[in-house]
Amino acid sequence: MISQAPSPSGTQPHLIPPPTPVITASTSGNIRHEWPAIGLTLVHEFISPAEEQEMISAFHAISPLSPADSKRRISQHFGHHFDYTTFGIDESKHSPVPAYITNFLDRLPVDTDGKEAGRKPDQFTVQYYPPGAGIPPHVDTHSMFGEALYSLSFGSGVPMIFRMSGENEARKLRLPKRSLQESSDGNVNGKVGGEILDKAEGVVVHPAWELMLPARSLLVMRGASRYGYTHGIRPRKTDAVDGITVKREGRYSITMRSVRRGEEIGCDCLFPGVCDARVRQEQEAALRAGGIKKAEAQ
Ligand SMILES: O=C(O)CCC(=O)C(=O)O
Ligand SMILES: [Fe+2]
Repeated sequence: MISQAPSPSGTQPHLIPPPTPVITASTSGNIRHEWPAIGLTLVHEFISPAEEQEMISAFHAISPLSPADSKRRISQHFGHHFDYTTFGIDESKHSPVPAYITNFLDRLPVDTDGKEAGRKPDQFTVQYYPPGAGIPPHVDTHSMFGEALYSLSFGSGVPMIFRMSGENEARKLRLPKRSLQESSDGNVNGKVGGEILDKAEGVVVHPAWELMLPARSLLVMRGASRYGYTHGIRPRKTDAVDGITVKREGRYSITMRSVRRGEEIGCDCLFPGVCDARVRQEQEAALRAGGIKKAEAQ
């Protein structure tokens, strides 16, 4: 079943609503909202309320909440750990993936064709956001992870802001150290930029908008939404949902990525401005050009 629906709500006055999604209902009853032009999918009720409760209990069995944690985002890492100094997987650092994650892996929508067909995530970051906490706008590293990025929300929902990256993000990525030293959770941090300078040909650009991620929903980012847009969550205590101010509750998410190995590492996306693989090529070319100039001067 395919139909066009009015834009989902949850908008802030300064942001435009998300573009209209294509809505499909799977046989298992999951409603899917899809934005094919930018490679974004939101699957509703991906997990059951019982699974949700199990995940919350399992998270706090490892990280009990203390009053000191009331403002801080807390992260737990499972699966392969990425080593940003060697740009490879540190095989000695692998944390067993809990059953509450492996139980739903077979239900994840994966590519059915192309070079990443059948590819499943093997790196998992479970995070708790206390009310008021957010995550700065960023583009997840391009070259090190497979194209599909997954984010499962539970505990409560939150609006995620998407913004076409521009000159600010491109500049940040080229600052010394930034290009090689991403944050420990695999992200390149960037400030929200206003300009839309990396408009790749043939890509539909929706400058800045936010999408409500309800509890138990699964977000899948591919294509432009993965490579060209920043995503982030505002640090705020309330959100406007359907024009009503709603208090934020604690939210949990599982970010899922697949780690690229050896020859797979790299990226040929349409967004070179915010592509770490392109930045490395630029730096290597600059080093080579510097070496040639030096040799010529001798
Ligand atoms: O909490 C989320 O849904 C997103 C987290 C995220 O963007 C990340 O870990 O890279
Ligand atoms: Fe991210």
